[in-house]
Amino acid sequence: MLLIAVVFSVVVIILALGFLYHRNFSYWTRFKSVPSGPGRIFSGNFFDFITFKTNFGYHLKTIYDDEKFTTAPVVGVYGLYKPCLLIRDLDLIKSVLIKDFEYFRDRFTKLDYHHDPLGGQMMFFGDYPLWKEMRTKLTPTFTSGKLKNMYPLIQQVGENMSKFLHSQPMVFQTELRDLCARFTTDVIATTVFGFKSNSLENPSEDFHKEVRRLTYFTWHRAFDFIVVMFAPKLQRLMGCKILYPETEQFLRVAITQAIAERETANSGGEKRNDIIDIFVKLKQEAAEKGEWEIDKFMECLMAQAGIFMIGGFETSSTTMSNALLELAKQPELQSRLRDEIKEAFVEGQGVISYDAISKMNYMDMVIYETLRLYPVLPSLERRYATPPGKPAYSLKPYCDFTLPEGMPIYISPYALHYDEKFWPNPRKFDPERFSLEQKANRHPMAHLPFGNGPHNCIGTRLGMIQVKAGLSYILKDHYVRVCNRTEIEPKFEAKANVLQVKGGVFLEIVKDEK
Ligand code: HEM
Repeated sequence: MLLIAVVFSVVVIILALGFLYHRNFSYWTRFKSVPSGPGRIFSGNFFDFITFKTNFGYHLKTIYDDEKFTTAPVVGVYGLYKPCLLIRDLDLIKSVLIKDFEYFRDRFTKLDYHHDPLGGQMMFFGDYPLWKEMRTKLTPTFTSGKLKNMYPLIQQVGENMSKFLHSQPMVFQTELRDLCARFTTDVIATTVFGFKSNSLENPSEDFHKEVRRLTYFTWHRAFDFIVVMFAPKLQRLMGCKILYPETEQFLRVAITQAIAERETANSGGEKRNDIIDIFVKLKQEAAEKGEWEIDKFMECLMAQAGIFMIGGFETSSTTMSNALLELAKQPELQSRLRDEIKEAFVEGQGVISYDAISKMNYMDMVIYETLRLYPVLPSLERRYATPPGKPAYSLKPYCDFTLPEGMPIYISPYALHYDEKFWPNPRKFDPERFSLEQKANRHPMAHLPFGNGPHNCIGTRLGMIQVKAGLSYILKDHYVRVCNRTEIEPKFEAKANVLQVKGGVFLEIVKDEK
């Protein structure tokens, strides 16, 4: 009798799982106007990603590039178990990111505030209305005027870079991703955390170690990322966190101390013009208005410092080293850029001013083209939600489909940046694509290295300035060339969250005696 009951139960469970599997993975076949591929149990369309054969961005690109979908405005995909939508059409992308933002206000990736208080409040992961409040309070931090005031701090790190390179042999081989990461670490330390670090001279400094920790791969962390990306509701149950406990502790101590010290210094009229000064002002305003409990507000500021640390260091250093790789491969482009740099230094009598750096046209073209070929954040995502009192969002005239509540929406800058329709000969590094004429003839959504719309990268200007300053100080008296360790056609790291050249960028740095 017991045996029959066990067999019966097993059969019922198998049938129920089979039914759920069939119902879930036949979702898109019910909507004939949305093309899709079959999903696989447990991984949906992302088997290679969750088994670390490819990174998520690359995987999304292969779906975008699939010849079955070349004329499709949208493609139905399955993220692990959940139906999601990949948007291919540029006008529809514009609607999602900008025009109809009220329907796509949050990212799908989410961190639970109660379980992960710092991660959950970071602007990147926080939901409306917390996101809106933080975004509004912190947007003025990154205006051109504020960055101009902050620029001397970046210049100082540039001078350290120059000194460091001059202390090296006339010709030396090095891994550029690491060198550039040491530069951006020091920029973030001085602009966001309010203290000077010199990781160029001393790579074992505590701040550098803390920042590098964010890039370590561990299976535990990789698993956590998969949960928060695809099944955020399970985060609490699974105990997933985005920050290492050491990083969280570091942020709590560093920001509390920096604000306390600055409050004392500011009372004597001293200003440093960095983000800590802005945090001090925001804290004062919060206390005056009484809208926040101060301890809670402080925690929220720590969270924003954390996302500035994550967002500000690796994105920019990777972009710098990728630009140097492409410039080493095409010395004539490097010469043109170096002429522009040298002219700016001559104009500034040995220093490069904020105004001069802002005006460097060819530098802009080189960086935009680098970010086209190497979009550090290769995918963008949003979650659909119908605003109160509004009808559900129909994708007509693109296709006959109305978005269901909570559907994840993906956009693939990586795929768009390599689409021949917008970029002839897409694998070629050609900064001319960003000349005024060529830019004017292109759809703005074809190039999305900083995302777009109200959720775009808040640090775009700071990112651009630090990349420009870094390249200027490296190429001022030196040039780079390929060497026997250079990977000319690099592959991307499968395990990294950002798009990163596998194995690093090895180049030869040569002192220019001309
Ligand atoms: C080359 C440098 C950088 C690149 C390529 C980059 C790229 C991006 C991208 C693609 C997004 C997502 C945008 C979207 O979903 O539409 C983003 C968001 C963000 N980035 Fe950056 N970033 C860079 C530098 C920085 C810097 C320097 C900071 C701060 C110090 C920063 C802070 C942030 C934050 C806080 C967000 C979330 C914004 C929001 O959701 O409102 N980023 N970044």
